[in-house]
Amino acid sequence: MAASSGGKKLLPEPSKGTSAASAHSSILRKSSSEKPVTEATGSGSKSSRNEDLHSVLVTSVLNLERLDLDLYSNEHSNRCTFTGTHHWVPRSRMLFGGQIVGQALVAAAMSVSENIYAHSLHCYFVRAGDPKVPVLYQVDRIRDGKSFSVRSVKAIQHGNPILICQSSFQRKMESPIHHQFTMPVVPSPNELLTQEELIQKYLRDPALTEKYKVGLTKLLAEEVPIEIKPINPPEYYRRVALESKQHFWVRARGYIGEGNMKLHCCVAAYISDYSFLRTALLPHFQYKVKFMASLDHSMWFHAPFRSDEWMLYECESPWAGSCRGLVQGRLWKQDGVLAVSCAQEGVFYVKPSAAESKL
Ligand SMILES: CC(=O)SCCNC(=O)CCNC(=O)[C@H](O)C(C)(C)COP(=O)(O)OP(=O)(O)OC[C@H]1O[C@@H](n2cnc3c(N)ncnc32)[C@H](O)[C@@H]1OP(=O)(O)O
Repeated sequence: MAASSGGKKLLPEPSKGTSAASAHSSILRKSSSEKPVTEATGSGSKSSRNEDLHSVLVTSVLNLERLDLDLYSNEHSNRCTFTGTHHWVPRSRMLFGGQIVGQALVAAAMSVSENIYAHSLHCYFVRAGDPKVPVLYQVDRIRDGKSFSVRSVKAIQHGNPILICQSSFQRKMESPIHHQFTMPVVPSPNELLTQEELIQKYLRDPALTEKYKVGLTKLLAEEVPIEIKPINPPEYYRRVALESKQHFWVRARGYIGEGNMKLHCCVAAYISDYSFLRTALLPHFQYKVKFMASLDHSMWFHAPFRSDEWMLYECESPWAGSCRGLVQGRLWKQDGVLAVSCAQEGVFYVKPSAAESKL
């Protein structure tokens, strides 16, 4: 039975000895009676955003079904009413890595007490996810210490792991030792177009070739549950080497509300893998990618944030080689607080460039 939509906070699992109830657990916004604020900042001014539309990331994609103690499935929760399959699957036809990481963190978070919070996770994507079948999440309670708890989660399909994810949770602790980098200076979200608005603009260009028109129209039709506002987006047809850096504003599509930090960390895990790895390809426009996939994904959660509010995603790739590329990212809150750091390595197989194939 899919998770109900009755609003409940992320529910800690009963202690190990308790018999596993067949009831499902779910990670939802704090309370269904919670009225959406009119604007992310709570300023009271009615935003253009449809605040009454609760984020599908919370009501569906990350709303796992509990099968047994420490065993979850996304079978019913991940159904997209339009296609009856996983909510959104990239054109690679492999399950989106951010979905598997976000769901694995949900499963781990279900097994820890309410008063400790995710501070880091490290994953390996060991097999491509099959978009035609659900995913099982098996949680192993590695250790519960006084201040930290560690969990290991296996995401399983066809009896084999597709992802292994270690995550660590810490109870709130204060310290006089604190510093952070300074947030980059970029245009604010209000000054920028969304990815959809940019594509609409390109599609109105009479010089647009049919090839680009088809590609951009397909991109526009995708049900990605994330809103993006690129900063200095390269013109779609510009085939020049770019620096291996990109910045964009990003947030979950729809309303989530205060909720609890575990929920926002799970949504951020989903968001953090979108358009991340491509940072490493920006200088290498002359190569056609035959195959690319994330090999691993790590995150560090530094400060409270709202994943349904605009955050600046600062992405850079310091290195690529041996068919691999490393990308690093920082998610900044609009007030300049560094909320999350991310890192990922990916594998790329590319066709030789025209010049090379003539050699
Ligand atoms: C951005 C994202 O969200 S991606 C989604 C998240 N990430 C993932 O799903 C990756 C999951 N992990 C995996 O799929 C595997 O661990 C891999 C592919 C990374 C490595 O596994 P390996 O068995 O070593 O793969 P291997 O490199 O041999 O080949 C994998 C595929 O890459 C392609 N490939 C391999 N070598 C080459 C090459 N030199 N040139 C072109 N394509 C190649 C082939 O399609 C091959 O598949 P096939 O053997 O079935 O034809």
